[in-house]
Amino acid sequence: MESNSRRQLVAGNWKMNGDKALVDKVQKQFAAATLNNMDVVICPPFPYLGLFDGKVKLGSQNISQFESGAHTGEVSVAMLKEFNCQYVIVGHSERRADNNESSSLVALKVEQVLNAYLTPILCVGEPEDVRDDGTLFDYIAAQLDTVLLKVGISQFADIVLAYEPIWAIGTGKTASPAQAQEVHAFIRGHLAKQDNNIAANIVILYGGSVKGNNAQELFSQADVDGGLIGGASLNPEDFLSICQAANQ
Ligand SMILES: O=C[C@H](O)COP(=O)(O)O
Repeated sequence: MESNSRRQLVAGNWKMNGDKALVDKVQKQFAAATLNNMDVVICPPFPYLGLFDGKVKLGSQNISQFESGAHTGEVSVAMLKEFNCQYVIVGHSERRADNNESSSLVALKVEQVLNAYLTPILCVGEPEDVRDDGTLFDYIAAQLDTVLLKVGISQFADIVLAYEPIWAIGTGKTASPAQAQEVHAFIRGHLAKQDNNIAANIVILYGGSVKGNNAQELFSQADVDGGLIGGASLNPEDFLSICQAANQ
């Protein structure tokens, strides 16, 4: 694999959790922290985006596939930009499940985010039965290929990927560092079939029960470039210790 300039990134996905008090706590915590070797992104629910004061990078948890118009309840990329959002989580397994988001819809959303020059955090990952029946790599490849077909490999230079095995999300059942590394290496190899340089430089996060006590081992794997953190991002002390693990 080619040399790379990847920088570790940790994104906290609050999901439908948190409140104004958590916004204040997180801002205080990160204003006082020195994290020079990595990037931190907080992805709170939409209503809280406007409460952040610019000390941490912001991401949203979803976006409309449409640019604007009569789409009740949707939020556009242009609106996110007004709130200094730089990242957008797309294709999280909870949205794929709760809202029937297909890979084709996910691809449209990725395109929308890229067109606005924001960074999609594109999530892929398998349910437990897929891992058990041995079709894990086909499953992940298919999720990637739908987006590749829509936007093309060159656009992957501006995408962050997140591998989130569904069986590890919110379950306390983390993928082992070796399991995470195996899939991350597969993803990088899959992209390398189309472009070596983009594959070597794309940031691939791991998500699924990352905590302060397992982050360092996961993040030290060769193809793991940080994490997408759910539950632990709701506790500023735990989240900071995960970020410190990425900062090393
Ligand atoms: O987006 C974050 C992931 O779904 C991981 O969630 P978790 O850290 O609560 O397992």
